Amino acid sequence: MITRQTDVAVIGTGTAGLSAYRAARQAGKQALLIEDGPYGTTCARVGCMPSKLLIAAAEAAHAAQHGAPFGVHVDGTVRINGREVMARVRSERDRFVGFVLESVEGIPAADKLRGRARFLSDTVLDVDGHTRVEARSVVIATGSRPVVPEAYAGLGERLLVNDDVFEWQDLPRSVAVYGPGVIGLELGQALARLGVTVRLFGRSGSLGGITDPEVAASALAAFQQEFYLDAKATVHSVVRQGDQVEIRYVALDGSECTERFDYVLMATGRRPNVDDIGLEHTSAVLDEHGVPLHDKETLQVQSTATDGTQGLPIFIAGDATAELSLLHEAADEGRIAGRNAANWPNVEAGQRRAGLSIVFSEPQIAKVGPGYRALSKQQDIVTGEVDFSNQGRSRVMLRNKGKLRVYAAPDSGRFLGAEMAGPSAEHIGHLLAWALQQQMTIPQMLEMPFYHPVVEEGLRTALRDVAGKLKMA
Ligand SMILES: Cc1cc2nc3c(=O)[nH]c(=O)nc-3n(C[C@H](O)[C@H](O)[C@H](O)COP(=O)(O)OP(=O)(O)OC[C@H]3O[C@@H](n4cnc5c(N)ncnc54)[C@H](O)[C@@H]3O)c2cc1C
Ligand SMILES: NC(=O)c1ccc[n+]([C@@H]2O[C@H](COP(=O)([O-])OP(=O)(O)OC[C@H]3O[C@@H](n4cnc5c(N)ncnc54)[C@H](O)[C@@H]3O)[C@@H](O)[C@H]2O)c1
Repeated sequence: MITRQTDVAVIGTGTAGLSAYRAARQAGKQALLIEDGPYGTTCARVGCMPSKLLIAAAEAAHAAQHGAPFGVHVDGTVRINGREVMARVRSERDRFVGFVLESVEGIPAADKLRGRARFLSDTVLDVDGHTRVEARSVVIATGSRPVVPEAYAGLGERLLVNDDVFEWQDLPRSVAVYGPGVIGLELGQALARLGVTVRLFGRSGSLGGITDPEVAASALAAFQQEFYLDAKATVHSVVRQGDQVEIRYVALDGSECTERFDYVLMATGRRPNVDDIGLEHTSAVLDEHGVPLHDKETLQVQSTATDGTQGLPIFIAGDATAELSLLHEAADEGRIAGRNAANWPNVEAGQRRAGLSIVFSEPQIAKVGPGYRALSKQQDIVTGEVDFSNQGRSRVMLRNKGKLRVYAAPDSGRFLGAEMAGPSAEHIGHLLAWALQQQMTIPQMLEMPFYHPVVEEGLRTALRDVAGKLKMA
């Protein structure tokens, strides 16, 4: 067993870990990156990038098949070559991963250690029994993994998670997707558009992280026009039958159905990788899911010690926090955690941005701020809305589906957030997140320019709606 000393030990070389490492080095400290899996990050290898590549192919297929209402006809069939689709997904994915690998290669060998890290105490780690790492502080940046309910274990290799999809050589004929959350919607709709028979089954009725019931209802209606989606499905049985999976379920029309699928894709949520890292040997306080309690602004883990004058030299960042599983949040949190770990015991609150999340389905989904459910629990809110069915530019493009709802404070007129399912949600979401971070009021937002004819005119309709209600309030 070798013993190594460092100022900051970072567990995990994903987006959060790399960002923490750089911040610690910039603060003038030694740092050691510990990784037991492949380098390349979840985002580039099996997350953001390959999923968007699959969606891009699906959009091309969809556009080729849906020109008729514009008078644009494809004579003959649109042929989707699954091998070519997957070859592009993999090769472009590899290109993105290649950039990450280059940056990891640029890190001095002495700052990298391979193996699985587990805490022996607050600042001592065991790495696969070959190295003992003694650090002044530690950053947990271990990411998350898909949750696979035990009940489905019998499906063997017919049971997939997102990682497996991006290794496919060809598209399968049929897939049952479990979980209409972000991953299930993005991948399920993309596969359906690429000609795969898809059934998307939910359990609780939730959809793509939307918490506003009106936005959720409009999104559900739009998705159901295009592919099979039951957000609150009754599934009687799921059994392996040879090379397929047989599912007995109650269809949306109430009939009993038995259908066979090539695969079941599990997209029922992700769990932070904090359950097997020896946290029981530290003085961290854990919540009921085993995640260390931590300060959201400093990312410092809370201690059980009662004297607690200096706070614990443990920090946490990225998906491991079990909060916002988003790339830009992982990068920000890594930076804050890395800097604070380097400067411990002097820790400072880092700058957090306005909340923004986007689902790259069609219609796209965007949430700005804490969302309707959380806001309406905290305070009185005034809402304004636009339905995109008759919004000018959206109708021109035949993308006139969905709804946007904006929320404001009745006393100050301050913009508090929004939820949307509709066209250009990725862009409107950004405008709204910037307005939120700038603490703008609804009247100030209406003073901004709106071009014609653009989807953003729909946003203006919603803002005018809420402005009128604010005046009455
Ligand atoms: C299919 C999919 C699509 C996504 N799309 C988007 C998107 O479009 N936009 C967006 O913002 N976000 C998206 N996300 C989320 C985003 O990918 C994650 O939030 C982000 O990658 C998290 O980064 P991280 O550094 O926390 O974790 P990771 O990148 O997973 O890094 C964690 C690292 O820690 C290592 N590790 C774990 N335990 C140990 C240990 N004990 N010892 C040593 N090493 C360890 C792991 O091997 C891993 O390399 C998507 C996720 C998925 C799955
Ligand atoms: N575009 C993006 O930014 C993007 C894309 C993909 C993933 N992500 C991140 O990854 C995280 C994880 O994504 P996810 O989709 O796995 O989780 P999720 O929490 O978004 O969705 C899980 C869904 O599965 C449902 N569910 C749970 N158990 C079920 C069961 N037994 N049967 C059927 N349905 C069940 C839940 O009700 C929920 O709708 C997201 O929260 C997001 O932060 C982001």
